[in-house]
Amino acid sequence: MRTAYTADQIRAAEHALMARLPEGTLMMRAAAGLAAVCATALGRVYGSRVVLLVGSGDNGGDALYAGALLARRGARVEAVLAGSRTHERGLRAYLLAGGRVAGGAAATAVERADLVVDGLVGIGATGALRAPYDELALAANAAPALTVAVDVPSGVDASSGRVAGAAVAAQITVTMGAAKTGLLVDPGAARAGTVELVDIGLGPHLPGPDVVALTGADVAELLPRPGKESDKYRRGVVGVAAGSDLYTGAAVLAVGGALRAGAGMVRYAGQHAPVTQVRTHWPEAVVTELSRPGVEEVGRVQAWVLGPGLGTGEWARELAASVLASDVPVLVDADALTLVSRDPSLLRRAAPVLVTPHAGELSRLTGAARDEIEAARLEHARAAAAELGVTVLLKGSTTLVAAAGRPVRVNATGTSWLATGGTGDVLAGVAGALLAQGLDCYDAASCAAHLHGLAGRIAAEGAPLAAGDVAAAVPEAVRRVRDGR
Ligand SMILES: NC(=O)C1=CN([C@@H]2O[C@H](COP(=O)(O)OP(=O)(O)OC[C@H]3O[C@@H](n4cnc5c(N)ncnc54)[C@H](OP(=O)(O)O)[C@@H]3O)[C@@H](O)[C@H]2O)[C@@H](O)CC1
Ligand SMILES: [K+]
Repeated sequence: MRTAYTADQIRAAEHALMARLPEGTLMMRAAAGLAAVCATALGRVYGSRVVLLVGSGDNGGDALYAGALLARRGARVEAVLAGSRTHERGLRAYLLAGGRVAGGAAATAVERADLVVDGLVGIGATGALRAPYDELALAANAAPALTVAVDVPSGVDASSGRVAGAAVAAQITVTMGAAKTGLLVDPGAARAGTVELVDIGLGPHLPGPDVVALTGADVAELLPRPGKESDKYRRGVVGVAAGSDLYTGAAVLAVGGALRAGAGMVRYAGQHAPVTQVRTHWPEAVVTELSRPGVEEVGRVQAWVLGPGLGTGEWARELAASVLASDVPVLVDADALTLVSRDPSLLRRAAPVLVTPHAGELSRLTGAARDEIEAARLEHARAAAAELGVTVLLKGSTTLVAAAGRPVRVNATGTSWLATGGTGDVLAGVAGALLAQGLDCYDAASCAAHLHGLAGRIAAEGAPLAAGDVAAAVPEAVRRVRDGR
């Protein structure tokens, strides 16, 4: 499991560790790790052109000490001193090692560099980058050089991933002691590039993580495995209440996702047109054509998937109320999210609820503006889980899973090819099947996001995909996770 922490958590751990060590030890460790990553990225250090963007704090100090190490190995290092002051000892060490301070236009130095080290600000930053840091960040982004960010890309809030103005877009981020939350959560994660962790001995002093990202091995551990005694009922029956005479495809895709994700059986319940479609596509599903909007006669299930393509009229509302009146976990997606945002009392039930909104749907649920949610995804996912008393899977380039009292789980297996119609319906089916197999909402949501993202990559292989391809690739995603590929 990858773990990440807020700036406050890191600072507290650093204080505890620093109290036991001679002054400057941590920065030396940090700088040595940073210089090693830079050297590897450069390939040949001798004669290479390195530009350090140096802010006024210890983040700049890290950059200067690393610059000194690179200068000693023959790199031509220039430092742009951007702050009102500069880390004194770091600067002294840097100058002694033969590093130079850039004179004239900083942008020119940056343009000619092979490698830019962003040491403007780290976990001590507050708010949007001020001048001249913002212009330097933009200059680094425009330059052809490789950019290595120190601790976090400057302009990315370390504790949330928020980007309030200009921000460095790094190819590599060398993070000290432990990853910061903002490196895993978008929009920050998209600026971090590859994250390299430098161990400075912080481990024993760290509290429980703020956010975590499951690896394939974690998912393999969590996924249910059919035992010898399993029959289709014991493996879990998932009910799908999705699709309508107007939108039939959503029903087909949600059932497809559920069938591929290991449920013992899938029961589909809906109107005439989607029933016909589901029967045609999935002879494996047990199908009930509803004569009225209620699922009481459908037969026992262990979890429901509710909402994709359901519509938002009276028929859909009554069907949603009937599903939510059941005593099993319910995944609420798409149109059902609109229905419950109109009538939040529908979410008051004893059995668990997993909601799977994108930012727009979450905005309808909570009343927060969509842009605000996009900018601060972590805060909004967390707040919605606490306020609504449900598990929230917030879709996006990094999908978040939030549940009260648990660290937020981040999923980064996805690909931008997944941003196409119907993939959400497949995800709902996959997560519903995992719920029916006994995973709780938090685990079902995070495993489903992982598998769905991986299935998207398998299906896409660098080319456009259709949602049905993603459902078809889910078994291969499970196989890869189980085989440790
Ligand atoms: N502690 C440790 O043991 C270790 C720490 N380590 C390293 O130290 C880093 C933290 O260092 P830090 O605390 O000095 O803060 P840091 O991020 O360099 O910047 C603070 C200064 O920036 C400024 N500033 C703030 N906001 C701004 C803005 N929006 N726009 C522009 N300027 C802004 C403001 O300065 P001012 O403007 O007031 O002059 C403020 O004082 C950490 O990320 C890691 O790299 C490692 O070596 C491992 C050991
Ligand atoms: K930085």
